[in-house]
Amino acid sequence: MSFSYYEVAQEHVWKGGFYLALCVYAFSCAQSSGSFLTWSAIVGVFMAICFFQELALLFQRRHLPPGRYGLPLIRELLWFVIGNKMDFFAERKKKWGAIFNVSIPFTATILSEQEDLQWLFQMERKGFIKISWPATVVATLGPNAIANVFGEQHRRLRAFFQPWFSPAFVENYLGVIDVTVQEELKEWATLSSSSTLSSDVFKLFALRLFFAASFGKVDEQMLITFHDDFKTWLDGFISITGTVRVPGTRFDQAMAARERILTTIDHLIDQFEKENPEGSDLAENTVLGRCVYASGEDGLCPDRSQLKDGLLNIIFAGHDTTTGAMGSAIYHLAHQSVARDALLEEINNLFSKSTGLDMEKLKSAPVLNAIIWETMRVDPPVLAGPRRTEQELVYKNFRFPMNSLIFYSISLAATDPNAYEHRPLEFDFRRFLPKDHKLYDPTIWNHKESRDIVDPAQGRANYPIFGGGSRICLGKHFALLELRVFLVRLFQNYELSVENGTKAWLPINTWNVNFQLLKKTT
Ligand code: HEM
Repeated sequence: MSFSYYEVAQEHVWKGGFYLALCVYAFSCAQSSGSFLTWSAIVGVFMAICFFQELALLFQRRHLPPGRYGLPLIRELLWFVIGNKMDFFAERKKKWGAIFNVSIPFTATILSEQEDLQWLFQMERKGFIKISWPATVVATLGPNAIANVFGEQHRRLRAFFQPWFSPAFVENYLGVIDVTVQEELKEWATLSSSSTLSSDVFKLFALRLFFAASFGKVDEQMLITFHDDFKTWLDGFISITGTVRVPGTRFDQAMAARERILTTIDHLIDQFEKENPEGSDLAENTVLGRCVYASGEDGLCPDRSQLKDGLLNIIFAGHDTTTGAMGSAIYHLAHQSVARDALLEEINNLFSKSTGLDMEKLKSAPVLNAIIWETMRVDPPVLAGPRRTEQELVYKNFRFPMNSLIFYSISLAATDPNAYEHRPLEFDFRRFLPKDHKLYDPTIWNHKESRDIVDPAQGRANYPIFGGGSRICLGKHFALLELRVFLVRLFQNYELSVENGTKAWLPINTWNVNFQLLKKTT
């Protein structure tokens, strides 16, 4: 019997004993009152159910991952809701080890270390584990969304979209992203002169960037309507009516917004086709141009409804994530003067204000990239990935019955002290500097090789910010391009002052900041 099981068993023995005692007491009260149709009898029956449940759990959990079960009905929900979400998981990891169960109130297993994530990604490739979104998310994303399809259909859909987000192809978006970023910053600086901006502006900005890269231009009126619909659509992800469309509920409104969004996308595709024939510049160099005119494997292309669901999924996946990363980056840079000064020096040395940006320099700028990697390591925009077992699996002596819910924890893996020995929870961009950089500090890595093992650019499971395996982020290179251009143009041309920052854990992990931009005079 392992230590973990002993701890788990203790919980059920204590609680079982307590429920049994209450059950006996409640029935004896009912008996002395001479009637079994009393409140004490009802409590007695409830306590008997709780007792038998504890007894069953005592045996069932023999080979399940350890963890607390909490109170009847609500389980650990209370602790999860009132406390700091990250501490909730970190404390349980400390107590139970790298693989543990939480009950909030549904029970899920958390995998938190590199090798466990690797195992999960392998099982997913073999089809033993599948992505598992709540039913409301499945419905709002749509039946043909990349995140909703599996196996061969998923592989084909990804294969179709992937080329337009490949490292080589995203270079085509550099020009339009650069222009859009510069115009946006100019606008923010004008607005900043009269009031402080909240990082909410990043949301519209992230959409604008995507539309600019997708269509080569942005229709402002359409963008604002789209942004409002998009917000209503996102709100439907969490709804008390589930997937039942009760008029006026969040889910109902979200589905109505989804229909409007798909109509808009339909209209945009028609218009794009009319204005940009095959072979034209925008047909060749935009996401939409490639999607509309390209063919997938064996000449097969997604039909219009697959294309629309695919695009909506891509917009969704890249929206709050990019927004979150921008908010967290400016928060950390406002508080880390060494990082900020090093970034300024690097930008001044590498990039000119008056010419376009060079992709190779953006990709290899050591401080810029170290800051981006470290920002997302301490504040991963996506905290975890949900999965479900398709069959019973056994891993590290733990049994995962069929249909078990598993989350691979990006935040715990990215702050795992085994991989990140030096102050794993703190922001220190020097961690990711190349060894020959003047600010590189060898004491950050206990072993000489550790820096090579943890290489964010490789996207290994020790830096799982963009997920891993067959569902690794499709837009990783696009997101990195956006972040690099944003930070270079911001610090090159403006003084940034961040007034305060509040941490938002869910649904997306970010720092919400209030900030002002002041145009540099030199
Ligand atoms: C900093 C920004 C971003 C982060 C941190 C991020 C992170 C992630 C993560 C962790 C996953 C895997 C989810 C899972 O395993 O369940 C994922 C999937 C995905 N991402 Fe991103 N993402 C970012 C930006 C983007 C952008 C800009 C796009 C599109 C332009 C995008 C498109 C996608 C898509 C389509 C998927 C689903 C892939 C599939 O299911 O096969 N992401 N992303």
